[in-house]
Amino acid sequence: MKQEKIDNLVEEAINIKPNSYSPYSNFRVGAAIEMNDGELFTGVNIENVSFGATNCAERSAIFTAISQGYQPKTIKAIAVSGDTDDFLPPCSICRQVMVEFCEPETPVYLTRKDGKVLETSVEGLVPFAFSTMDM
Ligand SMILES: O=c1ccn([C@H]2C[C@H](O)[C@@H](CO)O2)c(=O)[nH]1
Ligand SMILES: [Zn+2]
Repeated sequence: MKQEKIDNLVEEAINIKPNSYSPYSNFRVGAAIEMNDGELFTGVNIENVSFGATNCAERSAIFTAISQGYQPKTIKAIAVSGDTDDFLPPCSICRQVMVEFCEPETPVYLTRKDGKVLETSVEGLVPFAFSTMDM
């Protein structure tokens, strides 16, 4: 993906982060996804006093896109932003959701608080994934 597009997606993930509802962990996360048609969606982590009801930023963004009518495999790229010293790794639940809705080669950009960006992919995050192909 073009550097300018990556920078923009990362910026969207950073800018949405203040909307995080995370009173229990105080750990704010923002995510942004670009669709194949250029549309952007963002998401934040949304916690709950019943902790298991928490939704991560990545899933919030993906589920928003799907709720708007996008089909699986129409996501072009994902960016995730936390305020972490190291690159923030998406949790395994989000990784499995990425497997469902992205292509294996869909790029995932992970950021850390010094502003550096690491590019990986859905396949990089989930090797040997269980997917619809296995059903
Ligand atoms: O990649 C990640 C990792 C964690 N969280 C959220 C879940 C919870 O609200 C908080 C602490 O785990 O951060 C995300 O949104 N994305
Ligand atoms: Zn997650």
